[in-house]
Amino acid sequence: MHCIQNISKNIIWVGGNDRRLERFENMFPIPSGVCYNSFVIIDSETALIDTVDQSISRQFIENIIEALDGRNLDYLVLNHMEPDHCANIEEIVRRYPNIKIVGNKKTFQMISQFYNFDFHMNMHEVKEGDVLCIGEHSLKFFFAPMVHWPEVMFTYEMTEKILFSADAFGSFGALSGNLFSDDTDFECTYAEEARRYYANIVGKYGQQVQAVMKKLSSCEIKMICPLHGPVWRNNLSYILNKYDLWSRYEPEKKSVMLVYASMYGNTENVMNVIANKLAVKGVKDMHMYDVSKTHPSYIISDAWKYSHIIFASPTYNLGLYYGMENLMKELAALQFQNRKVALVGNGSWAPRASKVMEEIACTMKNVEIIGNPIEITSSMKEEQHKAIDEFVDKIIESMK
Ligand SMILES: Cc1cc2nc3c(=O)[nH]c(=O)nc-3n(C[C@H](O)[C@H](O)[C@H](O)COP(=O)(O)O)c2cc1C
Repeated sequence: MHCIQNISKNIIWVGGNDRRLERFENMFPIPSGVCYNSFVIIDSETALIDTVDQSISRQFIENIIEALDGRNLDYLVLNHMEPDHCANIEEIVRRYPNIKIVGNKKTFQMISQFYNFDFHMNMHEVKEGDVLCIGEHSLKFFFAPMVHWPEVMFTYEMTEKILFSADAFGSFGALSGNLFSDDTDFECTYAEEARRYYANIVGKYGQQVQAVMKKLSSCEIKMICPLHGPVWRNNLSYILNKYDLWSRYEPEKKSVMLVYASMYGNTENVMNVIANKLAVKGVKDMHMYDVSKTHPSYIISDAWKYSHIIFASPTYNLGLYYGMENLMKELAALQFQNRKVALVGNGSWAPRASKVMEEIACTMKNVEIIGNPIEITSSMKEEQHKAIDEFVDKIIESMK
């Protein structure tokens, strides 16, 4: 049975939700599910903006049929060729054989890479800034390479001033009927998941996000329709400002995130001592994570949030405990930058942890290491309180 909703008089949401999928991209846990947004525009001609994941194909096709109300489908605009948004291209072409697929050169290259059907008669290639008029609505195309794949483009509907923004401005989390962010308790329901989505999926491409935001700055935007998560029609500056901050790798919160690995609890114990001392000296709203307990995507999300991070790890086979190595290398791969970090290493016979953590941190741009690492030999000793007090003072000093 169809399940659609108008976002304006002639633009209809035809997307859907998946609450069964365990991991997005088979990597990121999504306890609140995910939604796939797609829209039909009804005008002299009709257009479908993006498709959805194969998991909800049946619902999607029923939605399109209902939204078209007997009309033919003239255009399929593909803003992003990732399979969770393109799984239905072939089915759409089979049902509407004269449809024009609107994409750029790279879009069509990706279609031929992913799929095995002949679409050449259906191609409608656009270039940066091209406008496609379908009646009262006109679609203008802005290329947004590497936000977050090379073929990505944004489609701007010029009459209603709606931006279809591909993966940008999106969030994990299924929709519970309320399509618009202002009809949800966004801060409570989606804000953390929007940052986790950004940091892990788009975070590497801050420069490219800045470039496309600059490109769009001359457009008046009344609504933003991302491919995942709620649609923005009110308080657009909230999400635009977040994207500006995140893509400049600026922290949201002046406080400390503490991240540790620990097999027998000794490194964990030192982190509790450090957090305790920081709290007594007035640092508020800290967050501590065990890398073995929490999926790295959550820690990476909070790394984007916090100004200061303390990493602590035991030595493992002359290297780092691999949960910590994985996390730090992933942060470096995501171009994580502009933070202050402090290190705690542990080892029982040939300590290497702090050295390896320092090497990885040094590959990150504009990441300052505060003071010298705290070195623990198996377990913290009473006489180390003084060194830890000094370590904590240096962190507090760096927060001023
Ligand atoms: C498999 C394994 C490999 C280890 N490799 C090293 C090592 O190469 N060098 C070292 O100094 N300690 C090594 N250790 C010891 C731990 O780093 C050390 O006991 C540490 O103090 C444990 O901290 P924790 O209590 O927080 O788990 C190893 C321990 C294990 C279990």
